[in-house]
Amino acid sequence: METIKKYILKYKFLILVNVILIIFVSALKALQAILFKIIVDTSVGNLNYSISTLIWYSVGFLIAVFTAETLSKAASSAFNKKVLIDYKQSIIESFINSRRRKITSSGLISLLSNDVRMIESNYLTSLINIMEDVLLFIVSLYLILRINVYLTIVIFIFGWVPVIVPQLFTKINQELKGQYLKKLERFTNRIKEMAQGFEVIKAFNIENKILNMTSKDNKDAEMAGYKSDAFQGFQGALSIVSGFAMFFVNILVATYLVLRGYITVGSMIAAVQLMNYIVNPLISASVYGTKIKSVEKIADKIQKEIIDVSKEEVSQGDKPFEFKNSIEIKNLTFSYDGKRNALSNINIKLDKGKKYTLVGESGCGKTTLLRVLLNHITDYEGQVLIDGVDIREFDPASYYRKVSIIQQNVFMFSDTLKNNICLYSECSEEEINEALRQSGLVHVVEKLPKGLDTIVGEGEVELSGGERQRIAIARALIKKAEILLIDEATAALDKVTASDIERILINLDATVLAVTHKLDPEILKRYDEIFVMRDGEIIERGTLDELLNKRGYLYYMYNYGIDEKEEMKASEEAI
Ligand SMILES: Nc1ncnc2c1ncn2[C@@H]1O[C@H](COP(=O)(O)OP(=O)(O)OP(=O)(O)O)[C@@H](O)[C@H]1O
Repeated sequence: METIKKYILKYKFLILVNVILIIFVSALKALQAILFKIIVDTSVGNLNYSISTLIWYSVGFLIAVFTAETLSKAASSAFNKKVLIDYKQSIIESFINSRRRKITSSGLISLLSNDVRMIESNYLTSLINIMEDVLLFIVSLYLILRINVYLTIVIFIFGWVPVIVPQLFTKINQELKGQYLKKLERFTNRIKEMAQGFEVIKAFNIENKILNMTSKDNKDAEMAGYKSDAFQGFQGALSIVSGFAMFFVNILVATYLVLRGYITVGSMIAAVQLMNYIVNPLISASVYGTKIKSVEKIADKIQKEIIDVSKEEVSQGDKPFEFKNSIEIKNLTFSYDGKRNALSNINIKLDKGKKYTLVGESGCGKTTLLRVLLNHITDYEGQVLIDGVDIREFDPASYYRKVSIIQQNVFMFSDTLKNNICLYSECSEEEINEALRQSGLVHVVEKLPKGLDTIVGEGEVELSGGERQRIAIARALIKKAEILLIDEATAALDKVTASDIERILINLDATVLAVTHKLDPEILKRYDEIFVMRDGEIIERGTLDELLNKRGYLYYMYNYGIDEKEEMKASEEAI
């Protein structure tokens, strides 16, 4: 709740404007009761106002109510708008500033739409309504006290009944709402998956299975929503019935007081009206209380999982990045879950400008090692030193200016090819042309209808896997990356394209550490050193010839292939 509270307090002036307008609205509502009293008492001869005066009073009252209500709603909407813009922005900033992605894309979308909307309707609006209710309560209580003390005491005693009764069910209500949100998130995730996996679904003919799962999640979410709404309805009905019960008790007492001549008929009508303003806030206080509590859970989750995490991570190094000689990984051990090591006692040295490759079976820790070098994982044992400086000490902005990663899936923004290559940084025409030439993109650009200004990305001009890889290379070239990390970049490409891309990568003027799954000798022999990984450890190292002559694990993987069965056999024989 910390962040949302911070933004609420940021707009003190708007809060003040809201309070002033709410005071007007509340005073006017209470004034309506007094106006009733005057009109009724005039009608029965207790007061002496002319009809034209009463009409003027009424018209004046209506104009005042209209103005105050309109301004008050506009002020509360303005307050909500300001707080929500800041809050959403802080979530987006925390997400983008995290080292590691802690939330799925659909989780983030659901959070910024469903959860934030819930915070608006259940928290911010409730706060404004509570303020209005409290003021109305105070003014009405004062007026009703002036009408009759005994009546006030009775209202006070019985007024609590409709407040206490629904409170008994608050916990169940919260639980049902929590379940609803969970199921809604699952449904949103499923829809996202369905859209993203469209081709896989078609290719494997699993439309019906996916439809069944989606339909189940849809029904589950709506069912959970229905249960939550129905229970809230039950809770609301209880409030209403207990409110009515209390109303009858009070009106009977008021009637008794009129009959005994303690109050006028006009005062009784005013008292009935004021009674609502005293009891309704008591009832809605519990409803707002429930709403606010249900939101606290959501806001705390957002705080803990996104905002606080990125704040902790922001405390990073501040040294400007420099790389002259070598990267040394010393006794590196890391575990994701604290139980099984994804990396165990890794010791390697990468000299500037040389090309290295990591090979090993699936799940042996290759990507994890790249994540460490990317500074995305920092909570490991051991050290990664660049010219003797721990990489965690470098200022991240300065570090990422010189380090680049190329992955199998190259993400494309729905924007021009130029912006996709320069990634929204300034880059000169010469730089772009040179990058296009080196990455083999010149012909690709020539083929596009508007050249570099062609919009590419999902739903636009779609590029092939190889073309995307070339764009990733062009990005690294524009950036003049000194360290290039490559994670199975060519795994999905045909042999000719893969070999061409690998050739470009190997000739780049950067220190390259490339993960590869393919044991293609034509590719492997180009690297200065091959690191062979198994179960998080580096078990062999050397050039391709050295490793093949050694007849160790790589030799066996190479001869038996790297598919699962063969892999098992190879590894057993190698030991
Ligand atoms: N975010 C994560 N949380 C928990 N465990 C993880 C996470 N990422 C990877 N792992 C585990 O760590 C181990 C090493 O994974 P890693 O992705 O580094 O392997 P890899 O060699 O790159 O595999 P592949 O070739 O299939 O990409 C695996 O057992 C994997 O299940």
